[in-house]
Amino acid sequence: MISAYTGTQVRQAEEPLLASGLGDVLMQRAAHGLANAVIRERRSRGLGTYGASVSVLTGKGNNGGDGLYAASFLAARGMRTTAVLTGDTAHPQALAAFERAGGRVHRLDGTAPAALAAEAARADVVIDAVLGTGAKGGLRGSAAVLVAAVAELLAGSGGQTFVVACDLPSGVDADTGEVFEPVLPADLTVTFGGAKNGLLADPGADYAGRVLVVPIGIEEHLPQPSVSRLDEADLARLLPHPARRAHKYSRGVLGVVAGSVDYPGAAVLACRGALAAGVGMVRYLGPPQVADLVRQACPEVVCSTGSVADNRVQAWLVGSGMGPEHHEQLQRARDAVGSGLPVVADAGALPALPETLGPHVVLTPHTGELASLLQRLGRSEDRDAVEAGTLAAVRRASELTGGTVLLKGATTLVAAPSGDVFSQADGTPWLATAGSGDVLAGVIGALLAQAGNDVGRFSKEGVEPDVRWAAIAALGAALHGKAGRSASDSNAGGPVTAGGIADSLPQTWGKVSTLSNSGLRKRNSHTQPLR
Ligand SMILES: NC(=O)C1=CN([C@@H]2O[C@H](COP(=O)(O)OP(=O)(O)OC[C@H]3O[C@@H](n4cnc5c(N)ncnc54)[C@H](OP(=O)(O)O)[C@@H]3O)[C@@H](O)[C@H]2O)[C@@H](O)CC1
Ligand SMILES: [K+]
Repeated sequence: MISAYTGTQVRQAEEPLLASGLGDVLMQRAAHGLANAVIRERRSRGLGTYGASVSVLTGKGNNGGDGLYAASFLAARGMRTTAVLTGDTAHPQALAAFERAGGRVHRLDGTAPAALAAEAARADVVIDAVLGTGAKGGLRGSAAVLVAAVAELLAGSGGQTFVVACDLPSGVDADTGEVFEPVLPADLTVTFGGAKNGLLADPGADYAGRVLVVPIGIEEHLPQPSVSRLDEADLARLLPHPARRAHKYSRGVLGVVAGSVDYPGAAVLACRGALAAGVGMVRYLGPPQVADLVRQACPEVVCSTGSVADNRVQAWLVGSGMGPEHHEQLQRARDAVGSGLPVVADAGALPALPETLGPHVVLTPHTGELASLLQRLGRSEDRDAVEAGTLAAVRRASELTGGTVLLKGATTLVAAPSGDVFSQADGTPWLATAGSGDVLAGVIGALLAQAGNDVGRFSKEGVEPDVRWAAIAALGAALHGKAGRSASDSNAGGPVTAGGIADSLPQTWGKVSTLSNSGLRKRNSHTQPLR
């Protein structure tokens, strides 16, 4: 699990060590981590350090200090280092170390930013160390002009310069992921002690590149993370596996209320997603014409035109491919939510739900649908506001509805009403294709049916019972994203269709659950001595 924190949480964790006079030690550890990341990156591209150039855009606080120390370490490896000081002062010890190591210093004060930007953009490596967790708002004045100019030059340069953000890209809010332009997009962010929330939420994540967390010794003082990301090891532990004597009912039955005469394909894709995500059985409820299509595409699905109350299931999927005019389907969606069973509610069901929900109801809006949901709840956020602050918006929607809210996007965020958030970025932009969301709803529905009651599986991983619904949704998003990536990989990195995502789910599941499978094999191997 990758854990992320607010800037305040990280600063509080640093306090006991700062009080013991270890501030400089922490900074040197951070700087070592940054310098090593640069060296490793160059090595991985077959490039050395000797004679290569580094330019450090340096702020007046400790973030600038990290950058200057890192550049001193790189100078000791033979790199030609230049610092552009953007403030009237700079961290004194780090600046002294930098100058001792032979670094050249330019001061932005009094020099035309354009000339300094041109020099920085010619460097092999640019380190963005202007603002870190102590930032208030975005870059201002000549620092903003400098960074905008470097960003523009690099955008047109064909990507020869490697940009590393020190702790976080300057101008990205550490707590929320909001972006205050200009921001220099990084290829890599080396972040210290723990990831910052803003690196795992859009739009901040757009600027962070890859994120590397460097431990600096404050970790034991960090609180519970406010944002978490499931990694492959978590997936391996959390994905359910059928018991030896499982039958289709014990493995979980998902009821699907999706599709309409206008959008019948959504029902098919939701069912295909669910079937490919390990559920024991799918029951489909909907108009006869749609049920016929579902039967043809997925003969495994049991179709009926009956009511929610007539169907015994462990979880419901409602809403994909439904609109406000599909009254019978919407009534089924409301009945499903009224049943008290876990529900994934997508698309057309979102406007039809009661205002107050429980965390076992997982809503899956995209940004436009989330803005509409918030507006129905009396908030003023429009789509642009949601996109500018995805973390705050998804948390607010969860808090106001009491449901678990999954916001689909390049970074998918899932908020539990407790405020806990999961952030997954496993996919590829090719996943933005019609029907992809229907497959995702199917996957999440399948996982709710299989694992919704398995409180122990999640509490073993430190997930509170009411937060497990968000963890299940995050698991679904991760699986869906990886399946989409794998489908694209098998098309040599080309496009994928929603059906292609569903087709690649079983193999993706198999691959990511290898760890827990090998655990099972080990347990079964007790039988071997009997042979
Ligand atoms: N604590 C530690 O020992 C460790 C900390 N670490 C590192 O320290 C970083 C946090 O350092 P920090 O707290 O010094 O703040 P930082 O982000 O450098 O910038 C704030 C400075 O800039 C100024 N400023 C603020 N906003 C501004 C703006 N919009 N535009 C322009 N200027 C602005 C503000 O000055 P002010 O305006 O308040 O006078 C202040 O001086 C953290 O991200 C990590 O990299 C690691 O080394 C581990 C050990
Ligand atoms: K920075």
